[in-house]
Amino acid sequence: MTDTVTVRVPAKVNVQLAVGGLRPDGFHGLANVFLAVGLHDEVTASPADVLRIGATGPDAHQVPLDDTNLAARAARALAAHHGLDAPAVHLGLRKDIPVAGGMAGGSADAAGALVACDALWGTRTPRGELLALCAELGSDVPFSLLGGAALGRGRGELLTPLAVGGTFHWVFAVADGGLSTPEVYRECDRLREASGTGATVAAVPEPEPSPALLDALRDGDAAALAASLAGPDGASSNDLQPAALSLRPALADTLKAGTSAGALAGLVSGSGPTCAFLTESAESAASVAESLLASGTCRTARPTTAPAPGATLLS
Ligand SMILES: C[C@](O)(CO)[C@H](O)COP(=O)(O)OP(=O)(O)OC[C@H]1O[C@@H](n2ccc(N)nc2=O)[C@H](O)[C@@H]1O
Ligand SMILES: Nc1ncnc2c1ncn2[C@@H]1O[C@H](COP(=O)(O)OP(=O)(O)OP(=O)(O)O)[C@@H](O)[C@H]1O
Repeated sequence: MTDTVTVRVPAKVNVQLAVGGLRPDGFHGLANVFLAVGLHDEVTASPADVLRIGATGPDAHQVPLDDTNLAARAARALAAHHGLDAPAVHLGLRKDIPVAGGMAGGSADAAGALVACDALWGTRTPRGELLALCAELGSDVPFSLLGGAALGRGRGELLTPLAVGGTFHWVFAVADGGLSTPEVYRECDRLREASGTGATVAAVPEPEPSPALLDALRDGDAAALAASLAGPDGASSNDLQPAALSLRPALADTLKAGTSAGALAGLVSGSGPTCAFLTESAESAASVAESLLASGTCRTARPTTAPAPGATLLS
């Protein structure tokens, strides 16, 4: 038995998010190309009398500290999986991933809590079982465990790792206030209905990954990846982008500010409202971040690199 265990878990950006029709179970089929990026949460697990959650960081006040916290749900799920009593553990969340920002912060904490509790309790859960627990906790959680880059099929939980041939330089423009993921999916359906195409599985083509985008990732080619992320007239590899823009029209100004500042391409990260900008170098990322901040169109701008490893034990 160890006394304290800390796990570091990355945020993600969806370099492609192709959204299929609304399934009868309330989810959408996806071709979801995940890329883990160098913004991290840390989850520290230590013994306690009952399950307790604490959170620190700039967005900590937005994190629920009750049973609805995804890290608490993860600890309970792992304990139940091993037939243990209710988990007696303190989970300390050091949050650096924006909350409700479309970067899978809660999912990162869930994956981190699973790995941390598994080490603390000495339960040695096989990787496949951990991934299955992740999928029960949320569609993004398996990728938070895996990291790197991966194609997510199904509702995003069925992962195939992808090769990445180099380091990509990104800037993340963090908005004031979050967006609710289910609301953004609902807005996507509403826009599809309103445009006359319909929103059901029968009406929307099966989502497929873009071969050019996968090649660009494999080759580590930032210019080619940029060409796959955004096109003329606001076209985006993220099918949720029109819905996020519809709910938060000011994001158009953020996207414009980043591309005017020299980013190769910009898109909304997942369900938003964080905007992601691909740049050609670390220097360019620093300068785009500075311009974004000066533009007043975001709360903060964070340069970083990708890919990043998945949930990693630090101690
Ligand atoms: C937008 C993304 O972050 C892109 O990676 C994910 O698709 C969202 O993943 P997540 O936050 O882990 O979402 P979940 O906790 O599994 O689901 C929350 C809600 O989002 C919607 N949802 C989620 C995933 C999916 N493939 N289709 C959906 O329609 C559903 O309304 C669902 O009830
Ligand atoms: N550990 C957690 N950290 C942050 N939010 C949490 C956590 N557990 C539960 N939540 C709840 O989940 C909501 C969504 O938070 P999260 O930061 O995961 O959003 P997100 O990054 O947009 O998710 P995704 O990109 O996976 O769709 C929050 O508003 C909060 O109420």
